[in-house]
Amino acid sequence: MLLRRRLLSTAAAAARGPPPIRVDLAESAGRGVFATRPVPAGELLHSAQPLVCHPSPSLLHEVCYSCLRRKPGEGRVSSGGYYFCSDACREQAKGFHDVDKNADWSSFDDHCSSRGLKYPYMAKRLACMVISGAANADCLNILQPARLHQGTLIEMEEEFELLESTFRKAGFQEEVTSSSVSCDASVGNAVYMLPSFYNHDCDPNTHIVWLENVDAKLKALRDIEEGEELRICYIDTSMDVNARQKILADGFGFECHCLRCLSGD
Ligand SMILES: C[S@@+](CC[C@H](N)C(=O)[O-])C[C@H]1O[C@@H](n2cnc3c(N)ncnc32)[C@H](O)[C@@H]1O
Repeated sequence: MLLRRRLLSTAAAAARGPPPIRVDLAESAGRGVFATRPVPAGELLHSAQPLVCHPSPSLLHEVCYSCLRRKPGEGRVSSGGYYFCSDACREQAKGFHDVDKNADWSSFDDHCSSRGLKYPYMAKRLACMVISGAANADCLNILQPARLHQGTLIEMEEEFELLESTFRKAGFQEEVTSSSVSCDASVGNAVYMLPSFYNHDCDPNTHIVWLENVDAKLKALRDIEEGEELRICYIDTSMDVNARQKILADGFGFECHCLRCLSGD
């Protein structure tokens, strides 16, 4: 059933042709994503599956360990207490779930929950995937920080040491490197490849939606012209200009010069 649905959606995507986007250099923001034809408001530009994801720690029993789909009314619970929405998701996660289950995460969990941290869980998931052989060690490079606030870097170092010591105590010898970068979702966190090329704008023309599970859908928020850069908003758009600038500088390492910020809105 799952395979049939996947084949049908692949066939539908092939019939639609390639997504109407290209990655190119953006003016003073590194690389960015641009429309290759006019895109009407509401059009689905493309979907993206994550490289790594993790449920919010408080929702581990409510959200699929593999694909972050919410548990409908009654769900199946694995022996470790985690929820899997299907046998396919359970099978897919088997190797790294076994690694995860074999370590004592209490210090790591206490540290993250006392500080409200979610992102270290993705470093943990990726490390479990590398140890189990589900991912190549090179993948850890995707979690390298860009230009982050010094305080954030020091905190990340601390969490990384905690991650390493947890694996060491569990008898895993593998070396892992540090974390960060992701997009927020109410049920968990994930890192994507293509969506990570989208630059930020406080008045974006594109947004990311999650409908059933962790698969991200990039949609046009308004009519977009051919050649126009597609930009999403990394943060809560309802904040005032000073709060937005502070979060973007501290958390993402850049000063926003979008039209909305320049107008002082
Ligand atoms: C998710 S990545 C976007 C892709 C990135 N431009 C690249 O070349 O890989 C986020 C980074 O892009 C840059 N960026 C995104 N939006 C920006 C903006 N509005 N102004 C300046 N830099 C921006 C910042 O360096 C930010 O940390």
